[in-house]
Amino acid sequence: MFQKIAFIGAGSMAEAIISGMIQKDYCKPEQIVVTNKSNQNRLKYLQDKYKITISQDKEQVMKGAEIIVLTMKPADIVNGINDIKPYLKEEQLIISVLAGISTDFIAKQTGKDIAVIRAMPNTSAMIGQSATAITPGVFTSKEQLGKAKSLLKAIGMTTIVNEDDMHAITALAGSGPAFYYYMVEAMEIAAEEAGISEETAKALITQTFVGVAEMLKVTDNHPAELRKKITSPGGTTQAGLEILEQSNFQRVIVESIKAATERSNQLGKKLQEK
Ligand SMILES: NC(=O)C1=CN([C@@H]2O[C@H](COP(=O)(O)OP(=O)(O)OC[C@H]3O[C@@H](n4cnc5c(N)ncnc54)[C@H](OP(=O)(O)O)[C@@H]3O)[C@@H](O)[C@H]2O)C=CC1
Ligand SMILES: O=C(O)[C@@H]1CCC=N1
Repeated sequence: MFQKIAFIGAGSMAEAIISGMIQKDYCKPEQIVVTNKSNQNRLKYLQDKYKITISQDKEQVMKGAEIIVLTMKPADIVNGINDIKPYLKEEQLIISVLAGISTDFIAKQTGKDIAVIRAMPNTSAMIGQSATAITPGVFTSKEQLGKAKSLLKAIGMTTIVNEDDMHAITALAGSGPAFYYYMVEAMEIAAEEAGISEETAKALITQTFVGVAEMLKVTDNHPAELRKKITSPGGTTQAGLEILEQSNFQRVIVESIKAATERSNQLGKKLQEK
């Protein structure tokens, strides 16, 4: 465990992780300190909602924190690290959730032989349901990796991966929820066009989604098998699937994952070229 954890960045991802940690009782709110660039109202909101400590004084934020979680946008990483660099100590552990940014790049920016762990959670961390991939940097010990893993377990399932796979994983699991939400939005539009009340549609669409997720989790069947069990010849499902096939739905999804993977790649490269 740790006495103090510091979040550098106070946006959606920081809140999702903090909310998950507090809900799971992983640590006490007073062990968490959050800072950001300038948005005081946002810090105040987090303090009121989660009873955590907030501060714009980077020295205070960093002092005594065993774990530093980087939760700013990739484009803000250089400034973000420069701001905390004077107070950073080699025994501190950095966990970065930044898309596209390598553990090497972060360690170099700090100018220290410091342990960096790259993690890719998603916003379902908010309710303890993240799917988080983790990869250790060169200066990371097994013990530090274990520490990060147990922390990130408080916000959902974790898996350790090779850093080379992180771009594709960022697309699948980091951005992934947005792609599923987009599908749900389409279902809601269809329900509205069919004249179904919003309340009824939400209840049915959500439970259908939860049921699908649970089936995928508990059965060994391939999704194609599960799909075939629903598709009666000449039935309703077949009629719907034909439209999806005609519009090359699966290929569109594959291409969107590839585009997100490529963007993750570019985010890292852009900074390295500077
Ligand atoms: N959102 C998501 O679903 C996921 C996001 N990520 C990654 O998480 C990171 C954060 O994303 P998200 O939470 O959506 O972003 P937000 O824009 O919501 O939050 C970014 C935060 O960073 C702060 N910040 C900017 N510059 C600095 C600085 N120099 N020092 C300290 N704080 C700074 C901002 O402060 P201020 O408001 O004051 O400018 C803001 O609080 C990204 O790198 C993203 O790749 C990873 C997985 C999923
Ligand atoms: O869109 C983004 O860049 C971030 C990274 C993964 C999810 N959201």
